[in-house]
Amino acid sequence: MNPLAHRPFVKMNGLGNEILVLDLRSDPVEVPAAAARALARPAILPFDQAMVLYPPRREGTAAFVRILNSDGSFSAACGNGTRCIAALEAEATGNPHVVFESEAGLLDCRLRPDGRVEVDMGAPRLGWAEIPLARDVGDTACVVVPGYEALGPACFVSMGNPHAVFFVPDADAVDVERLGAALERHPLFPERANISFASLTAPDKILLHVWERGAGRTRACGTAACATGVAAVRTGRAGRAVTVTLPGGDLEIRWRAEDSHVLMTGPVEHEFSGTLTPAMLEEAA
Ligand SMILES: N[C@H](CCC[C@H](N)C(=O)O)C(=O)O
Repeated sequence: MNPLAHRPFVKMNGLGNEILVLDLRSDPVEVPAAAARALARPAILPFDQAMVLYPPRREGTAAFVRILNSDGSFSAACGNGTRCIAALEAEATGNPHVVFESEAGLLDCRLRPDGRVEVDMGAPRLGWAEIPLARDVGDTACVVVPGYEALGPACFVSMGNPHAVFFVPDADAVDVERLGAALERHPLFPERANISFASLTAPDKILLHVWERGAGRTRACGTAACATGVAAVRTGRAGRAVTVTLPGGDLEIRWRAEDSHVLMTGPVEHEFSGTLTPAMLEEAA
């Protein structure tokens, strides 16, 4: 029998970014890519990312978190998903402060009295090999992507996962599906990339549309909002505190100067809970 069968799950979202939570801390098992793909099917339990909780590896952390996209690929970071699991843990323990660990590092979270969650997403990585890119492009803040000169230069940022941010006159007018899908797999990105199209609507407000690596077009992407906030500072377009408006709603982003950490604050929504069944886990026929 599938080791994930009969496990409980929680379905949540962060500004419409569809999140599936699997708490495997009491009886950890690997989640194969095929299982993630099977569950993510529209008729089964559609999600953009699955947040899988494993027993903590470090003192003071509540869990080690692995993140799978709906295509079964792994990501080291997921901002909206981190807010979701932080809210769950705070509600379960009564402690509004919780720290998780992922491959990207520590995630210090706080459930605020207004119901929103603030996450310290850590420091962005800005070097070409850290993004990662296929070659040294010089300043990663301003790079024309071969074949996409008409978009103007991109700014590359990693929040533990790769992001390419294009500032455009009107992000609402961009063909996100066509350009995002092509750019996600551009040869410049050896691990693929999340593709963002951003427009300044005020000195401290940014409109953002995202095509996500391994998930496609989503209604919100927390790490993309963080990357866009960092990119706006690096390219001299905005200060260190901005409101990022995504199709699903607003995230507050602050790139703290003292330690270069990026703080992301936003809401979460608890939708429903259930139990995985063998039928849900069967690979697509
Ligand atoms: N939606 C997530 C991002 C998941 C990252 C994933 N698309 C990847 O990097 O492979 C967020 O809120 O940050």
